[in-house]
Amino acid sequence: MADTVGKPIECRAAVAWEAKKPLSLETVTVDPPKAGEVRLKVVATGVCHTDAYTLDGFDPEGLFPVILGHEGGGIVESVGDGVTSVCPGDHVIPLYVPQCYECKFCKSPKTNLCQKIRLTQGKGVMPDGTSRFTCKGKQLSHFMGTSTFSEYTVVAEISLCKVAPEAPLDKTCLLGCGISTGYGAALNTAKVEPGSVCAVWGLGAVGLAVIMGCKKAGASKIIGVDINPDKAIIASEFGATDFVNPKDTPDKPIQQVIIELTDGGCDFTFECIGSVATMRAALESCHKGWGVSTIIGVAASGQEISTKPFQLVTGRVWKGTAFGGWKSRESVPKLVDSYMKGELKVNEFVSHTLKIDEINKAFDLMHAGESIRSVVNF
Ligand SMILES: NC(=O)C1=CN([C@@H]2O[C@H](COP(=O)(O)OP(=O)(O)OC[C@H]3O[C@@H](n4cnc5c(N)ncnc54)[C@H](OP(=O)(O)O)[C@@H]3O)[C@@H](O)[C@H]2O)C=CC1
Ligand SMILES: N[C@@H](CCC(=O)N[C@@H](CSC=O)C(=O)NCC(=O)O)C(=O)O
Ligand SMILES: [Zn+2]
Ligand SMILES: [Zn+2]
Repeated sequence: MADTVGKPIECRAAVAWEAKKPLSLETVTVDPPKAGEVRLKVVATGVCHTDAYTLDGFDPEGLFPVILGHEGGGIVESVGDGVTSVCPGDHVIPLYVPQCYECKFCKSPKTNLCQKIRLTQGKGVMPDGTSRFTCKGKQLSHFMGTSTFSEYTVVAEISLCKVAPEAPLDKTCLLGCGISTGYGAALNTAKVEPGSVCAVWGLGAVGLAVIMGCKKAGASKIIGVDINPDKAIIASEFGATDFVNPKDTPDKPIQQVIIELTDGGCDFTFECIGSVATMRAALESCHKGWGVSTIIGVAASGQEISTKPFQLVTGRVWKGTAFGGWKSRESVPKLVDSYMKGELKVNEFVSHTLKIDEINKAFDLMHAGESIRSVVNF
């Protein structure tokens, strides 16, 4: 048993003291897990656009000071009373969409959105209403129930899954959000069909994972859409058959470009940016009668989507997805196994590997369009 069990741990964490300011590397105190909770040592964490969106103050639920991060991989250090599904030493991935197996949502095959702890998660606290983090005498908020930008974090047992110990956590951490989300959006939410024509807006980790899912489903044409011309090559490596840069046709709406390229529009489109303008473009690029557009990008607080209702009257369908529709605890271990068998790309998403004291560089690279995913190691 580790000599830290039952005691507070002092460790390094990247703290967001306020919106729009770089993260600050601090020594924080992480209290022991209470009943139904698990404390883990975070080995590595990806940096997702949602972390940047929240740091920039765009999340209506955003709280400061906070420890961000939701794409982590770690090893269980200790468990609270009543925890049965993991034990110290287990390799685990934190899950911002939990799975309690008991709530109405978990019992329904129609959704993955377990609501057991959603209210407290949105308020930046553990299910008992308190935080496990303090720094300089101040309480810090948790983020998405995971807070992986800390060397140690505490999560609810239902927000954690055990994964194969031989899988490298500095890669499989990305299955905690971006890759699983995009891949599942194509396979679970849109249910892309063999031979279909697809278009994907925004070729970061999420968009590339959508392309990977469309390819897996047997799509015949997969159009990557991005304003960054550097994304064309990498998109083709993930399975895109075409690349369109809206900046190349400034006088033509992108929906018109896509409709002309596809004999009337796409069977499936995906928005992986978080812009309401591209959400509209993706919907309006769908084929009349049956095209399905799936929103994955998270738009800033106060933004609203719009289109002419006739777009829907004439058969286009607007959908959305969180965590790619995966029921998290049962699915993520299987995704890790698929990766280990070579059936799912993961390493290919890691464009940069950084140390924790370089974490702000991960945000800079993302904003400059230079990274796919930065993985930060502790
Ligand atoms: N629903 C869910 O469960 C989840 C949602 N998300 C959300 O998905 C979105 C994508 O996340 P992530 O892949 O990490 O983000 P990235 O920033 O890595 O990728 C976004 C991509 O979109 C490109 N882009 C920006 N504006 C446009 C535009 N107008 N037209 C075409 N391309 C554009 C960017 O180009 P450039 O390279 O030039 O910046 C970049 O390549 C975010 O909104 C994120 O919050 C993420 C995970 C889960
Ligand atoms: N807090 C925001 C919601 C942000 C959001 O949409 N989060 C996504 C995951 S984005 C991951 O990178 C999500 O799954 N949401 C499900 C949920 O229950 O929040 C807000 O207040 O709108
Ligand atoms: Zn994410
Ligand atoms: Zn549940």
